Amino acid sequence: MTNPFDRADCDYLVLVDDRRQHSLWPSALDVPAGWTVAFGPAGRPDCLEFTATAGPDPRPASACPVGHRPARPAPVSPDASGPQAAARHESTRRRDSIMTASTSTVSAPPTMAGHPLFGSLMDLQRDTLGTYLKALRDHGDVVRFTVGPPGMRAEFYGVFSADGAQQVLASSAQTFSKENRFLGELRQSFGNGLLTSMGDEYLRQRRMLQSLFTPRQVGTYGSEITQETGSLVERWRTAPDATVDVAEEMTGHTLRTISRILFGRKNDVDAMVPTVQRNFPRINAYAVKRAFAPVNLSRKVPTPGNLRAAKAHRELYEVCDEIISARRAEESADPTGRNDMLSLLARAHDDDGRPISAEETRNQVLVFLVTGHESTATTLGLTLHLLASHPEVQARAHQEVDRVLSGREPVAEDLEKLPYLTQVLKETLRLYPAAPAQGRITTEDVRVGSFTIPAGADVVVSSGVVQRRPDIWEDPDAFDPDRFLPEHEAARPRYAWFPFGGGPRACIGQHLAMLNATLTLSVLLQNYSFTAVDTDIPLNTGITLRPTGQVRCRLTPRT
Ligand code: HEM
Repeated sequence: MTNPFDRADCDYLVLVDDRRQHSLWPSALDVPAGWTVAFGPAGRPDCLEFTATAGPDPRPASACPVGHRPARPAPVSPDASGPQAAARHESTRRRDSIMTASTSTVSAPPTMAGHPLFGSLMDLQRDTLGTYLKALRDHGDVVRFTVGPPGMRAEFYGVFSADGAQQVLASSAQTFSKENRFLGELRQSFGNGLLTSMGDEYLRQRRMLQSLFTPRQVGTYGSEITQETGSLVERWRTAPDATVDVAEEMTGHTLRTISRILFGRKNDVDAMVPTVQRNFPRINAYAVKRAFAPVNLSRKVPTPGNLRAAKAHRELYEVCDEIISARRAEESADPTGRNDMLSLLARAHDDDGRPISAEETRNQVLVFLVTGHESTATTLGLTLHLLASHPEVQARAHQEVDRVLSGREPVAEDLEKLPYLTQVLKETLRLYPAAPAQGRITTEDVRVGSFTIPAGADVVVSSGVVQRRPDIWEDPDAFDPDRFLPEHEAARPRYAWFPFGGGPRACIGQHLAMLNATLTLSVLLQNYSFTAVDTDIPLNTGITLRPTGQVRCRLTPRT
């Protein structure tokens, strides 16, 4: 059996001790006394990058738990010799090669040619990802964009190489802050939860919440997912013309699934789902509009738009707060031992032993609803569409599901026995990453490749672009799950594929997303074959990537 300290395929934590030293620890093992979690769970490379970039734990020594030396084997220091050290040195070497690239040729990045008055505004509004891909083709890895008319013109920089993405998200994460205008708007709408918090407050939250998202914890939600999918299968038996819009169906399905995982109780799920369906699209559209408007009035000014948005926020908060206060009262009177995330949050404490306040619980619940449902829905809907359009891939997926499961219900432990389904999902996430671009702001002048980006500049890194680079991906627009055979994956740069982001702010929900997607897909494939009805699927690729029209498939029940 492989030593858990050496496995590359499992998740790790970065632990910090009372001397503020960082160390790697497999997330499957209990955290030893005297150590607390500073980062993770995340892949080994991300943890190594975190240790390389975060420096010593930022908390004052007095705030660090003082304990005995670990009773278990001491966590593996990233400074130790051996594979950890080799990987870290590789990460540092790559960063150095980027940061010190050819001093003599450092220059300002080329500017994307756009409309003489409006720059790239209209192109980006029409097709964001297409405009980035054109910029890569015409100008290369780092490109300056101008947006808007003179006098109100804004600019930002696109970073489109795998090494550049690694630098922005991971190895130089401290130089690329997440604190941009869009984040500020999201914070005003959904509170200061894990998605939007910064600095020490962010680390406190991530440490407190990470245990909710370990593969082991997430695995306990398998039956919630398969039960919801079972209900969907039954409902589809009476679909008119045996045809369903898989994009719409998956949005409803993932919202119900994530709500069940969050709230546990049917009554609460039934109250929350329609409230979210009614109000989230309004709140999202409002936040996006404000984030990209040249100027904004305060949210408090009673304009019709502000009043409509305030009503949507109020409705959402009220239902959420009612559920949370009932659950907190119940858990404090007599802890139930229930496993849904809300009950776990009601019993959770931070490093200093403080319970989570009702307001913070609401913030986290809203963050998980915002981030958790639409992204997984887009991935599942487009996977079904791709399978429906590629019968030979669908046949292989059917064969795997039939062979591994022999008709029984899938469970979390089956994931590693379904490698072809994982390859199919990874290939969908390559072609259609649900969060195709991440925004950051430079905190100082910074060199990326042979270009300098000035301090205070908006920077966008895009998995949607890197994942279609022809120099990394042969025939990049073709759907081919075999690209993710292990030998092919190993030959590519680390940030050739990063649909879940990377570095210290990588997606905390990636195991949950993959579990939800794999189990849902398995049950659907056990029951149906899919044929594409709509072949041309228009996409919005602005902030999130999602279909803008119907994605219909015809269902053929499998006997
Ligand atoms: C296919 C599905 C998903 C995709 C493609 C996705 C993608 C991403 C990406 C790219 C980021 C990084 C954003 C950045 O660096 O600015 C992120 C962050 C995040 N995701 Fe996901 N996500 C998915 C599912 C989920 C789920 C199911 C949850 C939880 C229920 C979740 C919760 C979060 C949270 C809380 C963050 C912020 C993490 C932090 O800043 O520490 N995501 N996600």
